[in-house]
Amino acid sequence: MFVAVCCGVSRCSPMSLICHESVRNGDHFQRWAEKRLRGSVQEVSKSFELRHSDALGVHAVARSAISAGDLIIAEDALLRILPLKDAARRLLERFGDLEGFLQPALGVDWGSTDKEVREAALELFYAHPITERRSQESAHITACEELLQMWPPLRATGWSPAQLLRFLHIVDLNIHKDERPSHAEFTGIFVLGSKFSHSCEPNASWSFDQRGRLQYGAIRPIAAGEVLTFSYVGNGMNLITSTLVRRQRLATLCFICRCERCKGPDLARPLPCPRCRGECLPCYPDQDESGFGIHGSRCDAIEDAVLWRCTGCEAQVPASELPLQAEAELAELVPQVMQAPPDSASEDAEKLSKLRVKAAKALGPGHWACFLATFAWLQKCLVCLRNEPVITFSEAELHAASVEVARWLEVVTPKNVEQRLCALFMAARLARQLGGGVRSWGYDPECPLGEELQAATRTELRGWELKEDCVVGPEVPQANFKRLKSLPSGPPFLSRWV
Ligand SMILES: C[S@@+](CC[C@H](N)C(=O)[O-])C[C@H]1O[C@@H](n2cnc3c(N)ncnc32)[C@H](O)[C@@H]1O
Repeated sequence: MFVAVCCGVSRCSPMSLICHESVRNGDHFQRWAEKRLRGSVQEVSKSFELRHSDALGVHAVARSAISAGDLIIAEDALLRILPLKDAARRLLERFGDLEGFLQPALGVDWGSTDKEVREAALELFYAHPITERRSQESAHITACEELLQMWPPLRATGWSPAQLLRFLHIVDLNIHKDERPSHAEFTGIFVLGSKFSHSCEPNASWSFDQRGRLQYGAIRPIAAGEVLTFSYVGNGMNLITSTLVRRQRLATLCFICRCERCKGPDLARPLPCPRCRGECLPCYPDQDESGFGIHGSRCDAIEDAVLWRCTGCEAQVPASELPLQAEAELAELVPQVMQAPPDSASEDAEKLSKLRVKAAKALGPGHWACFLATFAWLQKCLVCLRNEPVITFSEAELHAASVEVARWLEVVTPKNVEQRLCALFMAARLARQLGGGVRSWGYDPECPLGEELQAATRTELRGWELKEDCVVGPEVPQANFKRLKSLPSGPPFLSRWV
């Protein structure tokens, strides 16, 4: 029976349909898949399996091809981590900075968990090896001892302080949490959902359904054998940044990303070559996680390139000869202005217009900060077009900027579907305001975004439609728009700059 499902693609563990034989405790995963997955495990395992590799640990892989928009898995939580009631919150106040880290210890309704669930919580999830360095964690162990003494339901688990600490580290790295208050009760840890890896060009994304079940869907076509991924740092413009900035963000989660985009050249960060008119790209040092401490700022442990290489004259250029100070300033300023609420759109469009010029001059038009300034400028202009009787920019400028954005995304991050769709939708809205159809705003609706767009409309961007030469979306009432921090009727990820 096992062979019938898996034949020709990979070898299952004898005890487990859902796991490749490389996974050590396949039977254990199988048991929880049977308990928590929606649908039969046999059905799910036609397109989904867990494997183990040295580079990624246990990770989810597509066993067969998956179409964009398809549901990959739907899973109930192993255990939920609920918002704290007042008594628990007061109790945690005494722990100062540790409060947030300790919160899950009191957020679980321990009385409703059995021994099997608690064992699975400690055994089936990833905890970074550095969290085993107990000597660095005496304050944490003491806090766990105190919590176990003070909170009888927690004490009833029978866990030692070290086991509780391991659980807290596990939650830290594996939690699925949707920041919307209406979804606060859905927060939890999920056995199979926790095995999706991170990628800076992900092929899947997750959401909770109305009952709080975790569901992963494909956001682009996925080939058999591909690692299943989502973005651990949100799907907004975080993924547009340089490899360095992404590494710094991911360092808070204790790992250095080894996705295909991070292994390749950092195309989002070209800087002008001081020797010729070409562009230099950074040569990052090979780095692993050994420099990370358990707590504190791990971002500081991330090393920037000392040498850069020009793609034109091939010179090796020391970092000291490049405009890194200007880069740091723009990398901070542009997202700040982009994030400002829409009621200052007109002033912000002015600011961004200046920042675009500054970034193009100091860093060159290919740098992500320059791209983002252009993208954000288009957003603000769209808001102005909708709301203001007089505008200070020309239609030709908007067209040119939209085409720039489309080309940049196509060349630098062709697989970042959500970001490309986001830009495409902005073009569609501009086209609706000013005419011309998306083609004249930089997008050919048939190729290659057409397919992605259709997939996205099937999943989270419901209501959008691809017409012959334009994209049309649902109108959002003006009242909603005033409450939104970002663009009206945009996909939700637009407002998530973390
Ligand atoms: C939530 S866990 C994923 C499951 C985990 N691989 C396991 O063995 O159970 C996150 C961890 O997986 C690894 N990981 C995920 N995505 C990665 C990536 N793109 N590059 C390197 N390691 C990754 C890192 O060790 C990270 O801390």
